[in-house]
Amino acid sequence: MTASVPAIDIRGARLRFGDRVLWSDFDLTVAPGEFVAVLGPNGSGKTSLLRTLLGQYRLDAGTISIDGRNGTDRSKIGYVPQQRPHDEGVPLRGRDLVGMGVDGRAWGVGWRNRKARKAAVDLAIDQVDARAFVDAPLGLLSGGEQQRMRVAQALASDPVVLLCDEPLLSLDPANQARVAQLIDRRRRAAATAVVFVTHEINPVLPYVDRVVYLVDGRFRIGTTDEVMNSAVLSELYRTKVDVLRVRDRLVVVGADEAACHGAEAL
Ligand SMILES: Nc1ncnc2c1ncn2[C@@H]1O[C@H](COP(=O)(O)OP(=O)(O)OP(=O)(O)O)[C@@H](O)[C@H]1O
Repeated sequence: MTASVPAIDIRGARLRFGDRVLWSDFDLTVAPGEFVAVLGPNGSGKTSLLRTLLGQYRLDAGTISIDGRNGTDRSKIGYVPQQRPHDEGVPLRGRDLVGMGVDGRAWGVGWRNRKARKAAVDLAIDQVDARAFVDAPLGLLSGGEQQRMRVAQALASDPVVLLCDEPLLSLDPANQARVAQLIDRRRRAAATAVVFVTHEINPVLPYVDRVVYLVDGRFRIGTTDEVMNSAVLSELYRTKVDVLRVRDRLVVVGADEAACHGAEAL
């Protein structure tokens, strides 16, 4: 049996802005279908990691390959940005947004077959269960519905890798759960690797295979149990941190900054 080609392979990576090194000697291999959560305090470099994968930031050292090929490859990556409301005056419908995701993939080629384009749009819409509101103006949709449209847009290009930058921010718990569930369903159905930046691990806790936790240039990568424990977080934060499991949630106690990073803090 041959091992599958990694969806993402980052080796010996270093990212630096001026004198500030965000991370170095960073190795991360993400398998097809794997769900990786990226956690850490404000400014620890989570978004910069996504931007590097998107090809917007250039590594100072090391390499990245996507789907077995050297370098980043935007055509194989779907990107879900932070939730922010669409302007009510924008005359776009959800279907138009998803269509833009489909056209992005076919850039330079063009959809000769309108039927195939429509099928790709409909498939992405179905993947986020959005038929009921896909023809309404985007500005009139709820935050959760808008975010589902953004997930559909990112999935429309049938990506190998799905990068999500705090897609649950400002959604209520029910919508957080819904969006997280839809992303999980897709990665299972299509073996799409997911890299999911989040301040709050609990909504994705059932789905996370591994955690990347960044703090001030230090990082730890491993399963949730390997990373989200008192010893590891105390070492990363260089202060006493306790991680408790309360029912099916993780609660981080003792690091002031932890209030808004990996889990709820007391
Ligand atoms: N293009 C850039 N030029 C210079 N510094 C940058 C640039 N992009 C990001 N930074 C700096 O790198 C650090 C990490 O930023 P980044 O946005 O990756 O953090 P983050 O962990 O995503 O934070 P947050 O949780 O607040 O979104 C910050 O101090 C930021 O100011």
